[in-house]
Amino acid sequence: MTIDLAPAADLVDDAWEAPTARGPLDATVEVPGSKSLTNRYLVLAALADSPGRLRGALRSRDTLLMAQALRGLGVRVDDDGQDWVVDPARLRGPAEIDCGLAGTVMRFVPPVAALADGPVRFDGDEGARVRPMAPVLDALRALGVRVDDHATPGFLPFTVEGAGSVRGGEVEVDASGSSQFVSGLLLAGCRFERGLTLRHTGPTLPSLPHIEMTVALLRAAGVAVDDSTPAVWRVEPGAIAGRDVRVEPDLSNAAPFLCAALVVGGTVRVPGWPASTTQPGGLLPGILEQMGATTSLDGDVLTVHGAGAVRGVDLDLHAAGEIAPTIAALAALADSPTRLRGIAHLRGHETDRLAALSAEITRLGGQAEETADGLVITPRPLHGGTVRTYADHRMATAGALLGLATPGVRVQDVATTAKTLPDFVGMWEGMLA
Ligand SMILES: O=C(O)C1=C[C@@H](OP(=O)(O)O)[C@@H](O)[C@H](O)C1
Ligand SMILES: C=C(OP(=O)(O)O)C(=O)O
Repeated sequence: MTIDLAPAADLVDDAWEAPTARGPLDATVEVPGSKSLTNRYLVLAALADSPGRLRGALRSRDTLLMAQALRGLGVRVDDDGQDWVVDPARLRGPAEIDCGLAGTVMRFVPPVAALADGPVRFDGDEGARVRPMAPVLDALRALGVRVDDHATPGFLPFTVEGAGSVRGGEVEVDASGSSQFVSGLLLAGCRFERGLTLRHTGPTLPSLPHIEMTVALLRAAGVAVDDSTPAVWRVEPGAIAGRDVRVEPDLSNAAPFLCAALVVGGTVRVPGWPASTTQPGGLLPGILEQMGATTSLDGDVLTVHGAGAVRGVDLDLHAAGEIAPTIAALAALADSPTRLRGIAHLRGHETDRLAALSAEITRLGGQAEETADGLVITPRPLHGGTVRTYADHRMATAGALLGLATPGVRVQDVATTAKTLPDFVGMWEGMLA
């Protein structure tokens, strides 16, 4: 399959008709590799002291943009075969990096670019130019890197003036807007002369599992990381080992399929479910049980069974904001209200997700109000209509879920799912077949 690396389109006319379910589900859904793991493994492989291999890497817009970004810096990334092979090299500039709308590319690659021996210019989609970048750029400056963002301070586009090495040391970062500010700096930190000591200063810290994922992958590659003090991470200077790794399935991308079992009733199975994981999607079985599902893990197959009824919940999703759009759509189909808390930072995701979810649930006749840090969703009978997706893959999958139980729902620009799940439509229709 060819994946369009261009920005998502804004077409309402050729919207996809989201299928309604005809009867209880009985489906097994193979979910491709995790975006978050694939893009971390790629960065670590690019910074390693020997070649690396990724098995089960995700092939999607975000991961292809990451591969292309690293190639731009001189690294060989061969994604032709089943396995992706990465050959690290001396990082070079000048280079131009297209971040698309990928948070992982715009936050993980600048600290890598700082190690290159020339200027590296970053830009991305229109929607990427409003995603917060200042904490990363300010941290790089504090660590001795020159960054030019004078035209749009704190946002894309900007240039990292790579000087071949980074002094490193201690830095304070307010990561209340995104955990990716921390992850990006930690991933490259061991390649800084003094390593990195990063202290988070903000009032909240979203997506802690994603930071734990970063720490776990660094340690697995032989890097010494001390995370024994809450909100402080110390990465010792040293080498990263080139490794042969297998990427877990993307558990957040499994979410809409698993939720479908609750909405329609019946059973959805996802094979390859890890026994333990740092992916925030690992919280899904517990959340879905609260919302009325029964779940079981038999070997590596997660089974979710629903009776066609959904219970509303009061949930703090700050650890797993990524799955909030899916849970919000599920909540709009519940039999009682839901409150989602701890997700103010979703306003800086692919789009302002709190505004987008509120607007699109309301468009279909539902009720969803923004709060300071989340949403209150009061189920109402829904009707058909065209769900806007705002270039956001998870708005598209949320629209599909709403459409399962609501005839006449169309999803505008469903191709935006290519960001992390290019075959979403085929998989969704396959689940219903
Ligand atoms: O590090 C990562 O791979 C991610 C961290 C999270 O970002 P935020 O902390 O900005 O929510 C998550 O939402 C995103 O989809 C992926
Ligand atoms: C927030 C997300 O993506 P990104 O990595 O672009 O931040 C997401 O996939 O839900």
